[in-house]
Amino acid sequence: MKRKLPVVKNQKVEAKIVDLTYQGMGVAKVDGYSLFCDDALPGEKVKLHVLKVGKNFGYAKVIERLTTSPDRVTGKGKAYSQTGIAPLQHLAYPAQLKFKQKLVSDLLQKAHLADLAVEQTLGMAEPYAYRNKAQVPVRELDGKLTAGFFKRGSHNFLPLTGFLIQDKRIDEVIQKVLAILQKYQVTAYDEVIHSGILRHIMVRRGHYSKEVMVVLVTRTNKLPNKEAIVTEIMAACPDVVSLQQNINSKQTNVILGDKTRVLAGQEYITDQLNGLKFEISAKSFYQVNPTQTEKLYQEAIKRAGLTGNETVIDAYCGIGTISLSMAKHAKKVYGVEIVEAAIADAKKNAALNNLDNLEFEVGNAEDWMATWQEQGIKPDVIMVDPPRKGLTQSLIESATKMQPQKIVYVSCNPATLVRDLQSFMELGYDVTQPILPVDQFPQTAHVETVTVLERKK
Ligand SMILES: C[S@@+](CC[C@H](N)C(=O)[O-])C[C@H]1O[C@@H](n2cnc3c(N)ncnc32)[C@H](O)[C@@H]1O
Repeated sequence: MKRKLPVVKNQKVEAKIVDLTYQGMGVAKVDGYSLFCDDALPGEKVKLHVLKVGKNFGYAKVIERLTTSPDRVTGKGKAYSQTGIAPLQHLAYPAQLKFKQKLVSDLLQKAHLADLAVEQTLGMAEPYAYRNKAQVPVRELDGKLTAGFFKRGSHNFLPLTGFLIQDKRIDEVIQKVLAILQKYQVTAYDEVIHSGILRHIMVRRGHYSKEVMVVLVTRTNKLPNKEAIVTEIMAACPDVVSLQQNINSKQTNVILGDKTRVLAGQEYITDQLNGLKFEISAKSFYQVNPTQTEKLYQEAIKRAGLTGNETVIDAYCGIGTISLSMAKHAKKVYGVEIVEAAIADAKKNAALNNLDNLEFEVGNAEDWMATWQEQGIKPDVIMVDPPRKGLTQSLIESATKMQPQKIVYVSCNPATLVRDLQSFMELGYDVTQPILPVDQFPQTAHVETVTVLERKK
Protein backbone atom coordinates (compact mmCIF):
# COMPACT_ATOMS: atom_id res chain seq x y z
CA MET A 1 0.00 0.00 0.00
CA LYS A 2 1.27 3.47 -0.84
CA ARG A 3 2.42 5.32 2.31
CA LYS A 4 0.88 8.77 2.78
CA LEU A 5 3.65 11.35 2.90
CA PRO A 6 3.50 14.11 5.54
CA VAL A 7 3.94 16.84 2.89
CA VAL A 8 2.74 17.46 -0.65
CA LYS A 9 4.26 19.46 -3.49
CA ASN A 10 3.77 23.24 -3.20
CA GLN A 11 2.77 23.00 0.47
CA LYS A 12 4.11 25.72 2.79
CA VAL A 13 5.37 24.24 6.01
CA GLU A 14 7.36 25.32 9.09
CA ALA A 15 10.20 23.07 10.16
CA LYS A 16 13.47 22.91 12.08
CA ILE A 17 16.78 22.19 10.37
CA VAL A 18 18.35 19.22 12.10
CA ASP A 19 21.45 18.49 10.02
CA LEU A 20 23.56 19.32 6.97
CA THR A 21 24.08 16.85 4.13
CA TYR A 22 27.48 15.99 2.68
CA GLN A 23 26.64 18.55 -0.04
CA GLY A 24 26.01 21.26 2.54
CA MET A 25 22.21 21.32 2.21
CA GLY A 26 20.05 21.80 5.29
CA VAL A 27 17.92 18.83 6.36
CA ALA A 28 14.46 19.76 7.67
CA LYS A 29 12.30 17.11 9.31
CA VAL A 30 8.51 17.06 9.00
CA ASP A 31 7.06 14.11 10.95
CA GLY A 32 10.28 12.20 10.34
CA TYR A 33 10.28 12.97 6.59
CA SER A 34 13.44 14.73 5.31
CA LEU A 35 13.27 17.84 3.15
CA PHE A 36 16.57 19.12 1.75
CA CYS A 37 17.01 22.85 1.26
CA ASP A 38 19.77 25.29 0.36
CA ASP A 39 20.93 28.05 2.67
CA ALA A 40 19.63 26.55 5.91
CA LEU A 41 21.70 25.68 8.97
CA PRO A 42 21.17 23.22 11.83
CA GLY A 43 19.12 24.74 14.64
CA GLU A 44 17.33 27.25 12.38
CA LYS A 45 13.53 27.32 12.18
CA VAL A 46 12.37 28.00 8.65
CA LYS A 47 9.26 28.33 6.56
CA LEU A 48 9.55 26.11 3.52
CA HIS A 49 7.92 25.82 0.13
CA VAL A 50 7.95 22.15 -0.83
CA LEU A 51 9.29 21.80 -4.38
CA LYS A 52 9.54 18.07 -4.92
CA VAL A 53 8.45 15.02 -2.97
CA GLY A 54 9.91 11.57 -3.37
CA LYS A 55 9.24 8.30 -1.56
CA ASN A 56 11.95 8.80 1.06
CA PHE A 57 12.83 12.49 0.93
CA GLY A 58 12.01 15.73 -0.85
CA TYR A 59 13.35 19.17 -1.72
CA ALA A 60 12.15 22.56 -0.53
CA LYS A 61 13.00 26.23 -0.77
CA VAL A 62 13.40 28.44 2.29
CA ILE A 63 10.85 31.27 2.00
CA GLU A 64 11.41 32.70 5.44
CA ARG A 65 14.02 32.17 8.14
CA LEU A 66 12.22 32.29 11.50
CA THR A 67 15.34 31.90 13.69
CA THR A 68 19.00 32.33 12.80
CA SER A 69 21.88 30.04 13.75
CA PRO A 70 24.72 31.68 15.71
CA ASP A 71 27.02 30.02 13.15
CA ARG A 72 25.47 31.91 10.22
CA VAL A 73 27.67 34.46 8.46
CA THR A 74 26.92 36.73 5.52
CA GLY A 75 28.01 35.03 2.32
CA LYS A 76 29.98 36.68 -0.46
CA GLY A 77 27.23 36.37 -3.07
CA LYS A 78 24.36 34.10 -4.04
CA ALA A 79 26.10 32.94 -7.22
CA TYR A 80 28.76 31.09 -5.19
CA SER A 81 26.09 28.96 -3.53
CA GLN A 82 24.00 28.50 -6.67
CA THR A 83 26.97 27.23 -8.65
CA GLY A 84 28.31 24.99 -5.91
CA ILE A 85 31.59 26.96 -5.83
CA ALA A 86 31.04 27.74 -2.14
CA PRO A 87 27.96 25.90 -0.83
CA LEU A 88 29.05 26.42 2.80
CA GLN A 89 29.85 30.14 2.55
CA HIS A 90 26.98 30.98 4.93
CA LEU A 91 28.50 28.82 7.70
CA ALA A 92 31.22 30.39 9.90
CA TYR A 93 34.59 28.76 9.20
CA PRO A 94 35.07 27.17 12.69
CA ALA A 95 31.61 25.60 12.27
CA GLN A 96 32.59 24.33 8.78
CA LEU A 97 35.52 22.52 10.40
CA LYS A 98 33.23 20.99 13.03
CA PHE A 99 30.74 19.98 10.33
CA LYS A 100 33.47 18.10 8.46
CA GLN A 101 34.58 16.27 11.60
CA LYS A 102 30.96 15.31 12.32
CA LEU A 103 30.41 14.16 8.75
CA VAL A 104 33.17 11.57 9.16
CA SER A 105 31.98 10.55 12.65
CA ASP A 106 28.39 10.11 11.44
CA LEU A 107 29.49 7.86 8.57
CA LEU A 108 31.56 5.75 10.97
CA GLN A 109 28.61 5.47 13.31
CA LYS A 110 26.32 4.30 10.50
CA ALA A 111 28.88 1.62 9.65
CA HIS A 112 28.98 0.48 13.32
CA LEU A 113 32.49 1.88 13.71
CA ALA A 114 31.53 4.50 16.28
CA ASP A 115 34.50 3.52 18.45
CA LEU A 116 36.89 5.03 15.88
CA ALA A 117 37.82 8.55 16.96
CA VAL A 118 37.94 11.54 14.61
CA GLU A 119 40.23 14.47 15.40
CA GLN A 120 39.31 18.12 14.95
CA THR A 121 39.57 19.18 11.32
CA LEU A 122 42.86 20.85 10.48
CA GLY A 123 41.78 24.15 8.96
CA MET A 124 43.50 27.05 7.21
CA ALA A 125 44.07 30.62 8.33
CA GLU A 126 42.69 32.28 5.17
CA PRO A 127 39.95 30.00 3.84
CA TYR A 128 39.44 31.88 0.52
CA ALA A 129 41.42 32.31 -2.73
CA TYR A 130 43.25 29.04 -2.07
CA ARG A 131 42.79 27.13 -5.33
CA ASN A 132 45.85 26.97 -7.58
CA LYS A 133 43.79 25.71 -10.52
CA ALA A 134 40.70 26.91 -12.37
CA GLN A 135 38.70 25.31 -15.16
CA VAL A 136 36.01 27.76 -16.16
CA PRO A 137 33.47 27.37 -18.94
CA VAL A 138 33.18 30.20 -21.45
CA ARG A 139 29.95 31.19 -23.16
CA GLU A 140 28.74 34.15 -25.20
CA LEU A 141 26.58 36.65 -23.33
CA ASP A 142 25.42 39.90 -24.97
CA GLY A 143 27.87 39.28 -27.78
CA LYS A 144 30.83 38.94 -25.39
CA LEU A 145 33.01 36.02 -24.38
CA THR A 146 32.12 35.47 -20.74
CA ALA A 147 33.56 33.23 -18.03
CA GLY A 148 31.25 31.78 -15.42
CA PHE A 149 29.92 28.62 -13.91
CA PHE A 150 26.83 26.48 -14.27
CA LYS A 151 24.12 26.46 -11.61
CA ARG A 152 24.30 23.23 -9.65
CA GLY A 153 22.81 20.27 -11.49
CA SER A 154 21.89 22.35 -14.54
CA HIS A 155 23.18 23.90 -17.74
CA ASN A 156 22.17 27.42 -16.69
CA PHE A 157 25.25 29.57 -17.08
CA LEU A 158 26.00 32.27 -14.48
CA PRO A 159 28.60 34.88 -15.48
CA LEU A 160 31.38 35.49 -12.94
CA THR A 161 34.56 37.55 -12.89
CA GLY A 162 35.74 36.50 -9.42
CA PHE A 163 35.61 32.88 -8.30
CA LEU A 164 36.07 33.46 -4.53
CA ILE A 165 38.07 30.32 -3.69
CA GLN A 166 40.56 30.58 -6.54
CA ASP A 167 43.91 32.42 -6.50
CA LYS A 168 43.06 36.04 -7.40
CA ARG A 169 45.78 36.23 -10.02
CA ILE A 170 44.05 33.33 -11.81
CA ASP A 171 40.84 35.39 -11.93
CA GLU A 172 42.79 38.30 -13.46
CA VAL A 173 44.51 36.12 -16.05
CA ILE A 174 41.16 34.68 -17.16
CA GLN A 175 39.78 38.17 -17.79
CA LYS A 176 42.89 39.29 -19.69
CA VAL A 177 42.89 36.19 -21.87
CA LEU A 178 39.17 36.58 -22.59
CA ALA A 179 39.63 40.22 -23.66
CA ILE A 180 42.35 39.19 -26.13
CA LEU A 181 40.29 36.32 -27.54
CA GLN A 182 37.32 38.67 -27.87
CA LYS A 183 39.44 41.18 -29.79
CA TYR A 184 40.33 38.46 -32.30
CA GLN A 185 36.68 37.37 -32.53
CA VAL A 186 37.16 33.89 -31.18
CA THR A 187 33.65 32.53 -30.67
CA ALA A 188 32.37 30.80 -27.55
CA TYR A 189 31.26 27.18 -27.56
CA ASP A 190 27.52 26.61 -27.83
CA GLU A 191 26.71 23.22 -26.36
CA VAL A 192 23.16 23.12 -27.76
CA ILE A 193 24.23 23.19 -31.40
CA HIS A 194 27.83 22.06 -30.72
CA SER A 195 29.37 25.01 -32.51
CA GLY A 196 31.78 27.84 -31.67
CA ILE A 197 35.40 27.54 -30.63
CA LEU A 198 36.32 28.25 -27.01
CA ARG A 199 34.89 25.81 -24.43
CA HIS A 200 36.92 26.36 -21.26
CA ILE A 201 39.92 28.22 -19.98
CA MET A 202 42.08 26.28 -17.59
CA VAL A 203 44.65 28.13 -15.51
CA ARG A 204 47.18 26.76 -13.02
CA ARG A 205 49.45 28.93 -10.86
CA GLY A 206 52.41 27.86 -8.76
CA HIS A 207 51.89 28.87 -5.13
CA TYR A 208 55.59 29.55 -4.54
CA SER A 209 56.90 29.93 -8.10
CA LYS A 210 54.02 32.20 -9.21
CA GLU A 211 54.38 30.61 -12.66
CA VAL A 212 51.15 30.48 -14.65
CA MET A 213 49.90 27.92 -17.17
CA VAL A 214 46.97 28.81 -19.45
CA VAL A 215 45.18 26.13 -21.45
CA LEU A 216 42.62 27.19 -24.06
CA VAL A 217 40.20 24.31 -24.48
CA THR A 218 38.76 24.52 -27.98
CA ARG A 219 36.24 22.49 -29.94
CA THR A 220 38.20 23.00 -33.12
CA ASN A 221 41.75 22.20 -34.01
CA LYS A 222 42.09 25.58 -35.68
CA LEU A 223 42.39 28.67 -33.52
CA PRO A 224 41.92 31.68 -35.83
CA ASN A 225 44.54 34.43 -35.49
CA LYS A 226 46.60 32.07 -33.36
CA GLU A 227 49.93 33.89 -33.74
CA ALA A 228 48.51 37.28 -32.78
CA ILE A 229 46.58 35.81 -29.84
CA VAL A 230 49.65 34.01 -28.51
CA THR A 231 51.82 37.12 -28.80
CA GLU A 232 49.26 39.27 -27.00
CA ILE A 233 48.62 36.81 -24.16
CA MET A 234 52.34 36.36 -23.51
CA ALA A 235 52.83 40.16 -23.52
CA ALA A 236 49.78 40.91 -21.34
CA CYS A 237 50.63 38.22 -18.76
CA PRO A 238 54.40 38.02 -18.29
CA ASP A 239 53.98 35.35 -15.59
CA VAL A 240 52.56 32.88 -18.15
CA VAL A 241 55.35 30.35 -18.75
CA SER A 242 53.13 27.81 -20.50
CA LEU A 243 50.37 28.56 -23.00
CA GLN A 244 48.66 25.50 -24.44
CA GLN A 245 45.68 24.55 -26.56
CA ASN A 246 43.68 21.47 -25.75
CA ILE A 247 41.28 20.20 -28.40
CA ASN A 248 38.03 18.66 -27.27
CA SER A 249 35.73 18.16 -30.24
CA LYS A 250 33.36 15.74 -28.50
CA GLN A 251 29.86 16.47 -27.21
CA THR A 252 30.70 15.74 -23.59
CA ASN A 253 30.84 17.20 -20.09
CA VAL A 254 34.45 16.08 -19.78
CA ILE A 255 36.54 19.25 -19.90
CA LEU A 256 39.80 18.22 -21.54
CA GLY A 257 40.15 16.40 -24.84
CA ASP A 258 42.92 13.98 -25.80
CA LYS A 259 45.10 16.35 -27.82
CA THR A 260 47.16 19.16 -26.26
CA ARG A 261 49.71 21.38 -27.99
CA VAL A 262 52.06 23.99 -26.62
CA LEU A 263 51.42 27.41 -28.19
CA ALA A 264 54.16 29.25 -26.30
CA GLY A 265 56.63 28.54 -23.51
CA GLN A 266 56.99 25.09 -21.97
CA GLU A 267 54.76 22.10 -21.32
CA TYR A 268 54.69 22.50 -17.55
CA ILE A 269 54.87 24.89 -14.62
CA THR A 270 57.11 24.35 -11.63
CA ASP A 271 56.09 24.60 -8.00
CA GLN A 272 57.18 23.43 -4.57
CA LEU A 273 55.64 21.41 -1.78
CA ASN A 274 57.42 21.06 1.55
CA GLY A 275 60.67 22.19 -0.05
CA LEU A 276 60.56 19.71 -2.96
CA LYS A 277 60.31 20.96 -6.54
CA PHE A 278 57.68 19.63 -8.94
CA GLU A 279 57.03 20.01 -12.64
CA ILE A 280 53.31 19.87 -13.32
CA SER A 281 51.86 19.34 -16.78
CA ALA A 282 48.37 20.25 -17.96
CA LYS A 283 46.76 16.86 -17.48
CA SER A 284 48.45 15.73 -14.29
CA PHE A 285 46.59 15.64 -11.00
CA TYR A 286 48.04 18.14 -8.55
CA GLN A 287 46.39 18.95 -5.21
CA VAL A 288 44.49 22.24 -5.56
CA ASN A 289 45.12 23.72 -2.11
CA PRO A 290 48.89 23.98 -1.74
CA THR A 291 48.92 25.38 1.82
CA GLN A 292 46.77 22.56 3.14
CA THR A 293 48.48 19.93 0.99
CA GLU A 294 51.77 20.64 2.76
CA LYS A 295 50.01 19.99 6.08
CA LEU A 296 48.21 16.91 4.71
CA TYR A 297 51.46 15.34 3.50
CA GLN A 298 53.31 16.20 6.71
CA GLU A 299 50.59 14.54 8.75
CA ALA A 300 50.40 11.47 6.47
CA ILE A 301 54.18 11.00 6.50
CA LYS A 302 54.44 11.57 10.26
CA ARG A 303 51.82 8.87 10.74
CA ALA A 304 53.71 6.48 8.43
CA GLY A 305 56.50 6.61 11.06
CA LEU A 306 59.36 6.34 8.55
CA THR A 307 62.92 5.99 9.91
CA GLY A 308 64.91 5.71 6.68
CA ASN A 309 64.94 1.88 6.46
CA GLU A 310 61.49 1.22 5.04
CA THR A 311 60.24 -0.03 1.71
CA VAL A 312 57.13 1.95 0.77
CA ILE A 313 54.45 1.70 -1.90
CA ASP A 314 52.62 4.87 -2.97
CA ALA A 315 49.52 3.81 -4.87
CA TYR A 316 47.72 6.49 -6.95
CA CYS A 317 50.89 8.59 -6.81
CA GLY A 318 50.06 11.30 -9.39
CA ILE A 319 53.22 13.26 -10.21
CA GLY A 320 54.93 11.69 -7.21
CA THR A 321 54.35 14.40 -4.64
CA ILE A 322 53.81 12.02 -1.70
CA SER A 323 56.31 9.48 -3.09
CA LEU A 324 59.13 12.04 -3.17
CA SER A 325 58.21 13.39 0.25
CA MET A 326 58.45 9.84 1.63
CA ALA A 327 61.60 8.97 -0.32
CA LYS A 328 63.53 11.43 1.80
CA HIS A 329 62.69 9.30 4.87
CA ALA A 330 62.61 5.76 3.42
CA LYS A 331 64.95 3.22 1.80
CA LYS A 332 62.89 2.62 -1.33
CA VAL A 333 59.59 3.92 -2.73
CA TYR A 334 57.48 2.27 -5.46
CA GLY A 335 54.81 4.47 -7.06
CA VAL A 336 51.97 3.63 -9.44
CA GLU A 337 49.64 5.92 -11.33
CA ILE A 338 47.31 5.47 -14.32
CA VAL A 339 48.07 8.75 -16.17
CA GLU A 340 51.17 8.31 -18.29
CA ALA A 341 52.04 12.03 -18.33
CA ALA A 342 51.88 12.11 -14.53
CA ILE A 343 54.42 9.27 -14.28
CA ALA A 344 56.67 11.07 -16.78
CA ASP A 345 56.42 14.09 -14.44
CA ALA A 346 57.05 11.87 -11.39
CA LYS A 347 60.29 10.50 -12.90
CA LYS A 348 61.47 13.99 -13.87
CA ASN A 349 60.56 15.24 -10.41
CA ALA A 350 62.62 12.54 -8.69
CA ALA A 351 65.64 13.55 -10.79
CA LEU A 352 64.96 17.26 -10.21
CA ASN A 353 65.20 16.64 -6.47
CA ASN A 354 68.25 14.34 -6.73
CA LEU A 355 66.34 11.35 -5.38
CA ASP A 356 67.30 7.94 -6.76
CA ASN A 357 65.45 5.55 -4.49
CA LEU A 358 62.14 5.59 -6.38
CA GLU A 359 60.60 3.39 -9.08
CA PHE A 360 57.46 4.50 -10.89
CA GLU A 361 55.05 2.42 -12.95
CA VAL A 362 52.26 3.49 -15.29
CA GLY A 363 49.10 1.45 -14.86
CA ASN A 364 46.19 0.41 -12.76
CA ALA A 365 47.06 0.45 -9.05
CA GLU A 366 45.02 -2.72 -8.60
CA ASP A 367 47.09 -4.63 -11.19
CA TRP A 368 50.41 -3.31 -9.92
CA MET A 369 49.59 -4.12 -6.33
CA ALA A 370 48.94 -7.71 -7.42
CA THR A 371 52.16 -7.77 -9.49
CA TRP A 372 54.28 -6.44 -6.63
CA GLN A 373 52.71 -8.99 -4.33
CA GLU A 374 53.53 -11.81 -6.79
CA GLN A 375 57.08 -10.47 -7.16
CA GLY A 376 57.52 -10.86 -3.42
CA ILE A 377 57.96 -7.17 -2.64
CA LYS A 378 57.60 -6.66 1.09
CA PRO A 379 56.58 -3.08 1.82
CA ASP A 380 56.69 -1.85 5.40
CA VAL A 381 54.24 0.92 4.57
CA ILE A 382 51.60 1.25 1.85
CA MET A 383 50.24 4.72 1.17
CA VAL A 384 47.00 4.95 -0.82
CA ASP A 385 45.46 8.19 -2.11
CA PRO A 386 42.71 7.06 -4.50
CA PRO A 387 40.13 9.14 -6.38
CA ARG A 388 36.64 9.57 -4.90
CA LYS A 389 35.49 6.06 -5.74
CA GLY A 390 38.02 4.65 -3.28
CA LEU A 391 39.76 1.27 -3.46
CA THR A 392 38.72 -2.00 -5.04
CA GLN A 393 38.40 -5.16 -2.98
CA SER A 394 41.12 -6.76 -5.07
CA LEU A 395 43.58 -3.91 -4.32
CA ILE A 396 42.78 -4.21 -0.63
CA GLU A 397 43.39 -7.98 -0.77
CA SER A 398 46.73 -7.67 -2.61
CA ALA A 399 47.83 -4.90 -0.25
CA THR A 400 47.04 -6.87 2.90
CA LYS A 401 48.63 -10.08 1.51
CA MET A 402 51.94 -8.20 1.41
CA GLN A 403 51.51 -7.73 5.18
CA PRO A 404 52.80 -4.16 5.52
CA GLN A 405 53.09 -2.96 9.10
CA LYS A 406 51.14 0.18 8.24
CA ILE A 407 48.68 1.32 5.61
CA VAL A 408 48.16 5.08 5.44
CA TYR A 409 44.94 5.97 3.65
CA VAL A 410 44.57 9.53 2.33
CA SER A 411 40.96 9.90 1.22
CA CYS A 412 38.92 12.63 -0.45
CA ASN A 413 35.63 10.81 0.11
CA PRO A 414 34.72 9.68 3.64
CA ALA A 415 31.91 7.41 2.37
CA THR A 416 34.27 5.19 0.37
CA LEU A 417 36.91 5.49 3.09
CA VAL A 418 34.54 4.01 5.68
CA ARG A 419 33.55 1.21 3.27
CA ASP A 420 37.22 0.38 2.63
CA LEU A 421 38.18 0.52 6.33
CA GLN A 422 35.64 -2.22 6.98
CA SER A 423 37.38 -4.42 4.39
CA PHE A 424 40.83 -3.73 5.83
CA MET A 425 39.57 -4.56 9.32
CA GLU A 426 38.18 -7.89 8.11
CA LEU A 427 41.61 -8.67 6.66
CA GLY A 428 43.63 -8.19 9.85
CA TYR A 429 44.18 -4.44 10.12
CA ASP A 430 43.09 -2.00 12.83
CA VAL A 431 42.71 1.76 12.79
CA THR A 432 45.21 2.70 15.48
CA GLN A 433 45.07 6.50 15.60
CA PRO A 434 42.19 8.97 15.41
CA ILE A 435 41.23 9.78 11.83
CA LEU A 436 42.44 13.28 10.87
CA PRO A 437 40.24 15.45 8.62
CA VAL A 438 42.24 18.12 6.76
CA ASP A 439 40.33 20.97 5.16
CA GLN A 440 41.56 21.00 1.58
CA PHE A 441 38.39 22.65 0.29
CA PRO A 442 37.12 25.47 2.55
CA GLN A 443 33.62 26.84 1.75
CA THR A 444 32.68 23.49 0.21
CA ALA A 445 31.43 20.33 1.88
CA HIS A 446 34.39 18.21 0.69
CA VAL A 447 36.47 16.48 3.34
CA GLU A 448 39.95 15.01 3.05
CA THR A 449 41.17 12.59 5.73
CA VAL A 450 44.28 10.71 6.82
CA THR A 451 43.76 7.30 8.43
CA VAL A 452 46.38 4.90 9.75
CA LEU A 453 45.80 1.16 9.75
CA GLU A 454 48.20 -1.24 11.47
CA ARG A 455 48.55 -4.99 11.22
CA LYS A 456 47.01 -6.77 14.18
CA LYS A 457 49.60 -8.47 16.38
C1 LIG B 1 43.53 11.86 -5.35
S1 LIG B 1 44.74 11.77 -6.63
C2 LIG B 1 46.21 11.62 -5.68
C3 LIG B 1 47.49 11.95 -6.39
C4 LIG B 1 48.71 12.20 -5.51
N1 LIG B 1 48.84 11.23 -4.45
C5 LIG B 1 48.70 13.60 -4.97
O1 LIG B 1 48.49 13.81 -3.77
O2 LIG B 1 48.93 14.53 -5.76
C6 LIG B 1 44.42 10.22 -7.30
C7 LIG B 1 45.31 9.81 -8.45
O3 LIG B 1 44.96 8.48 -8.83
C8 LIG B 1 45.08 8.34 -10.23
N2 LIG B 1 44.27 7.15 -10.58
C9 LIG B 1 42.94 7.08 -10.77
N3 LIG B 1 42.57 5.80 -10.96
C10 LIG B 1 43.70 5.05 -10.89
C11 LIG B 1 43.97 3.66 -10.98
N4 LIG B 1 43.00 2.79 -11.21
N5 LIG B 1 45.23 3.23 -10.83
C12 LIG B 1 46.23 4.12 -10.58
N6 LIG B 1 46.04 5.45 -10.48
C13 LIG B 1 44.79 5.91 -10.63
C14 LIG B 1 44.61 9.67 -10.75
O4 LIG B 1 45.09 9.90 -12.06
C15 LIG B 1 45.20 10.64 -9.72
O5 LIG B 1 46.49 11.07 -10.10
